[in-house]
Amino acid sequence: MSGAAAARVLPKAVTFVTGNAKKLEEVRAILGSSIPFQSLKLDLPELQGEPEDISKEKARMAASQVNGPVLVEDTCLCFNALKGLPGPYIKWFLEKIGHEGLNNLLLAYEDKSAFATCIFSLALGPGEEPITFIGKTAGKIVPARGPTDFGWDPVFQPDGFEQTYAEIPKSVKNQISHRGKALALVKEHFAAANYKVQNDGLA
Ligand SMILES: O=c1nc[nH]c2c1ncn2[C@H]1C[C@H](O)[C@@H](COP(=O)(O)OP(=O)(O)OP(=O)(O)O)O1
Ligand SMILES: [Mg+2]
Repeated sequence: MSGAAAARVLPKAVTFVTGNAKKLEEVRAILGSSIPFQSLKLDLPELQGEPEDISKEKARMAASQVNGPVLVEDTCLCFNALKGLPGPYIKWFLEKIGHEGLNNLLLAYEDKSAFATCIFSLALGPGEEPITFIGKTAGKIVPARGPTDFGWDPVFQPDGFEQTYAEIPKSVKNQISHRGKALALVKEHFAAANYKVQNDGLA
């Protein structure tokens, strides 16, 4: 044997599993054709725990359902004044109390700073230990401004911007966002790992 390790052969292209169409839209825009992937709309359980563990467990469940390589992500919105809450529970907070409620949570505090994290997990197959990729963007919570078609975008204003995520052009959000940063690491990993897909992924 000599030279670089042989590329790992995957039985099919990686499946990005999410129940969220807006996430998928961003992932498509950011990855372009850099990584061959397909997508599957599945509502995976909303787990509890530490964000990285949640993402990894999501990948394990997705890999066993898909029976192949999967990519999933879990997104958190963390308020510094609340020691990182709502964090992974932002989905329920948003659903129950909305943009105004999220602002009201911080009324008692001067510190409106927050950060968004996106933790991607790649599981190459069922029973395989997932690899994680974390992207983080700091900002602050503000009264809602801009289009309301994606989650908490209208109330998150990233540092260095006068606009909320919702007001910033998509292409710019994708360059500076929690998701964009995490996917840059995913891309690096794929470039280095040089996975090969059996039968061009048509299996
Ligand atoms: O860039 C974003 N800008 C604004 N809102 C966002 C963003 N990214 C996720 N979100 C929302 C969706 C959900 O309310 C919560 C994360 O929960 P999370 O479990 O990761 O997402 P989900 O359940 O909608 O989709 P999935 O099937 O991939 O789990 O934050
Ligand atoms: Mg979810």
